[in-house]
Amino acid sequence: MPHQNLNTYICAGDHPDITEERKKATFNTDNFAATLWGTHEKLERRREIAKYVEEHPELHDPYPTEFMDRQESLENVTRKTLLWMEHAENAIDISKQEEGFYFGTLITGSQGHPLSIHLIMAIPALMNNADEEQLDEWLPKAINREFVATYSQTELGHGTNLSKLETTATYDPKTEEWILDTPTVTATKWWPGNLGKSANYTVVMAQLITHGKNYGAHPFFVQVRDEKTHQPLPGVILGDIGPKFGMNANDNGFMQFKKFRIPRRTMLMKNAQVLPDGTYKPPLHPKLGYSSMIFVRSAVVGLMSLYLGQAATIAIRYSVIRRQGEIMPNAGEVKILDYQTQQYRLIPQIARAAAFRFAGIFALEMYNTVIHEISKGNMDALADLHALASGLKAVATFQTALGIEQCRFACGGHGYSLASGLPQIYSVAVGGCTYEGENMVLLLQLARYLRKRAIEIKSGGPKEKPTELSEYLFKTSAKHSLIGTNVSSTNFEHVIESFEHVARRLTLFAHSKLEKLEQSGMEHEIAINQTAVPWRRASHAHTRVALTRIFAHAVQRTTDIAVKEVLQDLIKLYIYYEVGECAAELLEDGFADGHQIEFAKDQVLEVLEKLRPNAVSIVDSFDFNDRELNSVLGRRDGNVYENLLAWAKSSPLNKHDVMPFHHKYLGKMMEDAREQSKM
Ligand SMILES: CCCCC/C=C\C/C=C\C/C=C\C/C=C\C/C=C\C=C\C(=O)SCCNC(=O)CCNC(=O)[C@H](O)C(C)(C)COP(=O)(O)OP(=O)(O)OC[C@H]1O[C@@H](n2cnc3c(N)ncnc32)[C@H](O)[C@@H]1OP(=O)(O)O
Ligand SMILES: Cc1cc2nc3c(=O)[nH]c(=O)nc-3n(C[C@H](O)[C@H](O)[C@H](O)COP(=O)(O)OP(=O)(O)OC[C@H]3O[C@@H](n4cnc5c(N)ncnc54)[C@H](O)[C@@H]3O)c2cc1C
Repeated sequence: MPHQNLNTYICAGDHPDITEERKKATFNTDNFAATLWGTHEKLERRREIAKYVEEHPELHDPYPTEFMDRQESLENVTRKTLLWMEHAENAIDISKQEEGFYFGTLITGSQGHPLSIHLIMAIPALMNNADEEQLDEWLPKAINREFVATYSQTELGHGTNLSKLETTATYDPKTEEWILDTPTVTATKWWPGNLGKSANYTVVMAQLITHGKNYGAHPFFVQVRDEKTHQPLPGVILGDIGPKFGMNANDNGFMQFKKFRIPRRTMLMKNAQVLPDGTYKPPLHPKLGYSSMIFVRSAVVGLMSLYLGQAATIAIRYSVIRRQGEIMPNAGEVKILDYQTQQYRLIPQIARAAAFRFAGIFALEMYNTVIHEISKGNMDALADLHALASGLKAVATFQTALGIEQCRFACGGHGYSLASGLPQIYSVAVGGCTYEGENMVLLLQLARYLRKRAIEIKSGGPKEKPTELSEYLFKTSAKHSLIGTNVSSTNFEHVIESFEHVARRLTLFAHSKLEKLEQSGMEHEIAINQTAVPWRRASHAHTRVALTRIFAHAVQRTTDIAVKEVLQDLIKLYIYYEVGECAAELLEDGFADGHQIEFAKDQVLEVLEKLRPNAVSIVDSFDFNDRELNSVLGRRDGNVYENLLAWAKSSPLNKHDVMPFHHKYLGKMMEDAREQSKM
């Protein structure tokens, strides 16, 4: 097997078709990349880190991971994870999270690694839930990787409904211990990343029972394997849950406790406490224990921008070297990106990736601000953060999954091959629709927030100063949408105001439906369920407003004129494409008319044509390198065909011209048939 990354097989200079595209750019790709990644310095650091990885072959895969079985994958990624940590001091500034994340991604790839949940969830969960003494004891060890931890919440029988988790932690004041127990099969912990084989410690969410009373799910920090032998401790049963749709380099696990005793102070006591005599002290806010979930939900929005941006990069680069069919008879085969349908499929994905990039930054900044306020005892903004992170996570993951599939379809047959990298990106990204709060459930959480705003609107106004992204709910709309009446290529305020109208109307509509059901005598909870679909629509509409407002602010702040122009084209595409997405909702109360929807559709086609010459340069500006993309179709140099052939030749099946079992089955079948026909 060649000791090469699959993207570096054959490099014979850039494909002329892709070079031709790059020459058409109306802006400087480095300036655009710096806008997306923060600053020129940050961009330069990315490139230095990528160069470092290229120059160290021990950080590469011995052969394409697509050809590895699961055990090989786990071993390969575990080996590389250790090297990631060893090389970190030389390659990156370890105090900068984004450098660590990028360096790790370049080395470990996208399918998970043994420290995934340790870094993403276990450390944030300790930081949000451990008291100072506990933090002093565990955090340095966690950062130093003296143990590998994970986050065990979901069970076989319950994931969403945390109140019905079945794992129990019963306090025994005589020994000052907790007794962890898995009372039923459905109480088995199921899914925690890295729990199967890699982790030896875990945060466990369990029903806290003291003096016979159940106080609900609380976090505990539990050692589950021996630190020397790595065997599961007596009283703990552990295993891997088996292959999944994606992320198969991650050992998602299962776990059962058999009356397993742990010390009182393994309960994470920053928020709630249990005293030695078993007295329970409640937290300042009942949902403080859920903050690490909000962290990941916020981070996932930015992560989706990466996945969608990568898929769009692959599909757009491929679409300018792939020639298929003619537009003008006998004028020669065209690049498939010249088809309007191909542009309509692909270029909106770039616009969405940009929107999620800015929303991801916004969500994490808001998370940090709110957590800082909480540390000072101010819980006011927790509900706003939970609502926004829930909506953004749900919409970004869903649209990313759909968008990546569009990119894959748009690559025709080659998109179906793992050599394209697209199935791998899809299988990882689509997991985001489920993990960290199933999307529909999160939209319904946002709906709870909108319901409260609806009640406030009905009773005259907000109880407290609304957030920047929810104050529109308290305003009144114009009588008719202004879409198409105030045409300016840079100001979309009138379109965003139309989205605000839709979100406000759908919120009030769901609320009035709910009220009517309740007035007819229906119980509140039943009426909530009977109005869940309208509430989901309202949540989606509210999130659309947030995404467009955040995107518009980011474009306004851009200083490079040429980059700003492209961003204005992208936001125009994003916004008018969204008009198409919510056309029914704009039309159904007569707020907009058919001409306005038609106008928006024309704007989409017009701006697609304008963006077409810049398409390759825009995806180049995402600055993904070939190692990250892991795609033969998305190679920066465009040399796709010879490398597809080289990739196929490196398949283990092609080690043999004749399969060792050939003569036992097919060979014998044909020989027998030939013999028989002679008789
Ligand atoms: C080197 C450094 C690395 C850095 C890394 C950087 C980036 C990494 C980026 C991304 C991650 C990458 C990859 C991820 C890969 C793989 C996945 C990894 C991990 C996955 C982990 C998990 O999935 S963990 C399990 C997650 N599980 C869930 O999310 C369960 C979902 N369920 C719930 O959240 C809740 O049960 C519920 C919200 C659905 C309902 O809860 P319940 O208690 O029943 O509440 P109610 O509905 O009754 O509501 C009560 C009130 O509480 C409010 N509320 C609910 N949740 C919260 C919250 N989190 N915060 C604040 N408030 C909350 C709710 O609004 C109600 O309020 P009101 O009564 O006022 O309306
Ligand atoms: C790749 C991956 C990694 C994961 N990693 C971890 C991990 O590290 N740690 C961990 O603890 N867990 C992890 N999970 C589990 C994950 O958090 C849960 O799968 C998720 O929270 C959804 O819960 P569930 O599977 O019970 O789905 P369910 O809640 O059973 O959902 C099934 C369906 O029911 C619907 N539904 C459920 N409740 C409601 C409701 N109240 N109203 C309306 N509809 C509802 C949902 O919308 C969905 O359509 C992971 C999952 C995946 C896929």
